Amino acid sequence: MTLKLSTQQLNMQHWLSDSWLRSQGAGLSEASNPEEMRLDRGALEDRHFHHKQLIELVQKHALPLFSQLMSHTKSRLILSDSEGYVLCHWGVSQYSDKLANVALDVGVNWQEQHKGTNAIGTALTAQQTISVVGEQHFIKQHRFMSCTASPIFSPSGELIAAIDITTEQQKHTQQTLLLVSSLAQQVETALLCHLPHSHYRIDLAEEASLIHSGWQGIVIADSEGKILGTNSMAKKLLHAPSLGEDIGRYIGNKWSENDAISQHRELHLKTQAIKPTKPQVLGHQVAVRFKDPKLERAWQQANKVVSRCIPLLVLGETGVGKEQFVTKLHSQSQRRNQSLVAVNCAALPADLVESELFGYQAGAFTGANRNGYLGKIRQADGGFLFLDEIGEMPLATQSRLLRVLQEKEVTPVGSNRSYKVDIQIVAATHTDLQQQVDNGQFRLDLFYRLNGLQVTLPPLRLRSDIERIIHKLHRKYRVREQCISRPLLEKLLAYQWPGNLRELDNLMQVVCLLSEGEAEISWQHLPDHLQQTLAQEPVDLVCDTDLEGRELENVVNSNIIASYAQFQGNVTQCAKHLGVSRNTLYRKLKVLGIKS
Ligand SMILES: Nc1ncnc2c1ncn2[C@@H]1O[C@H](COP(=O)(O)OP(=O)(O)OP(=O)(O)O)[C@@H](O)[C@H]1O
Repeated sequence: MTLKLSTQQLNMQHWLSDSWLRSQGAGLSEASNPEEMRLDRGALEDRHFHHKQLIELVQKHALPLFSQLMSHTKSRLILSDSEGYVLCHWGVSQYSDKLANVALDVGVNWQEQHKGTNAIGTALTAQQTISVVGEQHFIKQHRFMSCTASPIFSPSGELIAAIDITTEQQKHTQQTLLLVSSLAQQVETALLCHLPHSHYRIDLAEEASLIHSGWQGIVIADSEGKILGTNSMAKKLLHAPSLGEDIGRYIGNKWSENDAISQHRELHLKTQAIKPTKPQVLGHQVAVRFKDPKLERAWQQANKVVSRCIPLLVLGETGVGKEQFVTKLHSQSQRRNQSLVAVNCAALPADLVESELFGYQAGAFTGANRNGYLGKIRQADGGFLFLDEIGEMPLATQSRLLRVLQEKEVTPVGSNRSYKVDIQIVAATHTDLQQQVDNGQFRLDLFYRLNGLQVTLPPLRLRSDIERIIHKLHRKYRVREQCISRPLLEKLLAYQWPGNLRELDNLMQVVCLLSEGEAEISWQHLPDHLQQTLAQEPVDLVCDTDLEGRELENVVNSNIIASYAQFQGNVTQCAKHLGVSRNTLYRKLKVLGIKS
């Protein structure tokens, strides 16, 4: 498709003309109000829950300044997540009604591909602070407003949100741009100060007068002075310091001595002790979140044991959502402000398992990092250690893990010192661990240690809310309003779903893409291989003793080998193509002798 540029576009700045081109490329037209992508209540609640800390920090660190400077104007402060969904807005309510007319409203998606050039969507795409004033909006109906938005990055540099000021006045000056950048910066600093284990905040600047300016460098360190995080100015001033390093290496050893401004070479420093953030204690009864009674029961029980630090074992077929279940559990637990460290026991190379888990001393072995490595268990101190695919752990490592669980301390490889740890252990597997114990592949004592409580997540085919999930995943991927034809829905409900939620998720993604622009998805939108799969009578996938079973296995194996070759050994791409998890693929490749 060739796109014609108007004279107006030719005179535009680059970022703006690029954005208009993207808007046209997405099939939008200036004259018509685009259809909106709006989250339903449940999905919006999930996003609010996920971004609870961010929303609280915006209210505490950005809203007061916005209110003070802008409360007399018709303006709104808007927070969106990294996918462009509006999470919250604050400000003059009368103006809010007007914005609601163009769907600048909570739960609506403002990414460029849905709304054309606009500050939120364009700032998220360009990853920089951007003002889109009146006529610069791609869609005509949006041109009554002027907006400035800035992206917000997490302490690890990941794009997590955008903050925006929208006004009715047709002028956004350099000051508005500075204000919004500074609001984003305040929120990023607050996120930095809330890092788990943060104990000291050290402000740095080349001029003493800049120490409190809002543009100073900031380093967050733990109680031993190890660097946990820095803002971008500190990265610049200290020439990209490494996380985990002693801060004294960069600013001398006097940094923690007093709270007056001191000096180290050209830098002025000020250290403050940060009060550790207390995890909020949740009530005993955790709100019902799952419609399926078996899943809901598993959820309620799991919540109870993790509040008491009892080990939890999560069982269930591949793709039933064990990992997501554990992530939700962590985010609702008393340990949610501390890390959730996941270890995929199936993907760890056998000879590195121990150093990955227990860490190693500096210079412990050839090829090791010269500074040593903390190891996953100590990284999880205070939080959750999630041992995924625990059934794949080598026997030798099992005995060392058992020691950690019993004594609650870790001895790094090559060291004779041990370190106390406080971790919530959650392990997951799709295998029958009891069977593995009986076969001598899994230690009985470790099984008992991990098995404080066992919960089993039901397979998709047995869930009472399967229809709701089908619609939910359809909504996740459809681009416009669209429904599922009854005959197709019947097929989806009758299918066995051996790959569970992962298989359904992949299917919906493909079908939504192939049916873009259609009001209804039906059988004909399914690619051939999916039509064949869904048309099949349910097959008993565990009948490996009879001929039919072996033939089926041979077909599956050749398919895996061919796909692995097609994706040149890229496990992630290959697993996606086959509709199985990376863990399952790793396991299969091991069995086939393709991967060690
Ligand atoms: N509650 C849910 N709603 C919708 N989709 C989900 C849900 N939970 C998981 N999924 C989808 O299923 C996929 C698999 O989820 P997850 O990795 O948690 O499963 P798993 O049981 O840990 O799988 P495996 O045992 O193969 O590692 C996810 O990538 C997601 O697309």
